[in-house]
Amino acid sequence: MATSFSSLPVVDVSALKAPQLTPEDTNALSKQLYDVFATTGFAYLVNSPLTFNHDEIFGLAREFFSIPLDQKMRLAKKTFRPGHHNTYRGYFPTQPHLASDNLKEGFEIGNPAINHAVPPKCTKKINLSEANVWPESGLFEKRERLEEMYNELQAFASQLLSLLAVSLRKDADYFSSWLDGSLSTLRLLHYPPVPQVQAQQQETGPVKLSCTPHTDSGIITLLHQDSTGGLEVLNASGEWVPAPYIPSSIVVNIGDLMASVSGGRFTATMHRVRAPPPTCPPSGDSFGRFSIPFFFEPGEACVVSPLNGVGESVVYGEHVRKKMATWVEFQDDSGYDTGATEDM
Ligand SMILES: O=C(O)CCC(=O)C(=O)O
Ligand SMILES: [Fe+2]
Repeated sequence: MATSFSSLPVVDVSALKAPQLTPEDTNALSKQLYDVFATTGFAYLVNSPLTFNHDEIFGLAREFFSIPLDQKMRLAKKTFRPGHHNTYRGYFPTQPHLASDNLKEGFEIGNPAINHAVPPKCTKKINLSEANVWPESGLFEKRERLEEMYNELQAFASQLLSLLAVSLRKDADYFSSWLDGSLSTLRLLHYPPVPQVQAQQQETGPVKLSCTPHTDSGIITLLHQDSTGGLEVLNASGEWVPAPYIPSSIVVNIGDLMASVSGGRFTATMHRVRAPPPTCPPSGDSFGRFSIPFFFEPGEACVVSPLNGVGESVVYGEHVRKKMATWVEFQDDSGYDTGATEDM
């Protein structure tokens, strides 16, 4: 159960840099993770084993979003460019008409090892296992590095998943089979600054948001956020608790799936993002805010069952399609709520 926390805990994961975790470190870290995920559902991780730092990953995001819009739109998902083949991976533009409180553009990649020239037949409107799409050469030089970051985040999240298994009194590899055909997503997000007029309304009117309140769907999310601020997490008293920038940290939170598998011992906590002001402190940057969530997810066909045997098993692909029907990026295109199918 989430508690009435007033700030997010910090967990030092430097032990994960060692080639092999000692039994003492395994016990200490799994206990710490259990405690934070059972109370806040959110924490900052520091001293991670990742080889890249904030400057590198945000520099990469800035480079991507600086590509001219017409070129980014060449990577747009089918929802936004009906002639395109990519339905799940690729670019989505801001949609001010559909969702003024969800103002963000994004670029998403899945497992870089999926590399089929011709996509396998998929009878759903959204093909969760399709290959990534990339900008033309010369526009973005960081493809390889972004793929490496994906692989590192997947490996880091897998280490955390083993610790969660231990914390739930299972073997370290208890959840390993979930990761066959893992659908994890690395998402670059850019929240443009909110125009002056709307920012002024923020002083008096309702809070102006760039990302509406939600929980994440998967196992865990690893989030890199820049120094703009704006992320807020809902505590058990219904208060929005700020999750400000901490240098070199990664925010981690539990997704719906893991909360349900744990039989409610872990909590998938609601969160939202305030719209960035016209000029973002402290750098005075007028580009807005960047954040880079990594959604750590099982394979599409993975059958996930609650550990305590209470509650229903779910096939992950169905779970995620159901959730997708609530996302503004996909509107009714998940092929779930309408039951619609389409050859691709
Ligand atoms: O941008 C952020 O800080 C959070 C983004 C988020 O919660 C999400 O994409 O699920
Ligand atoms: Fe989220």
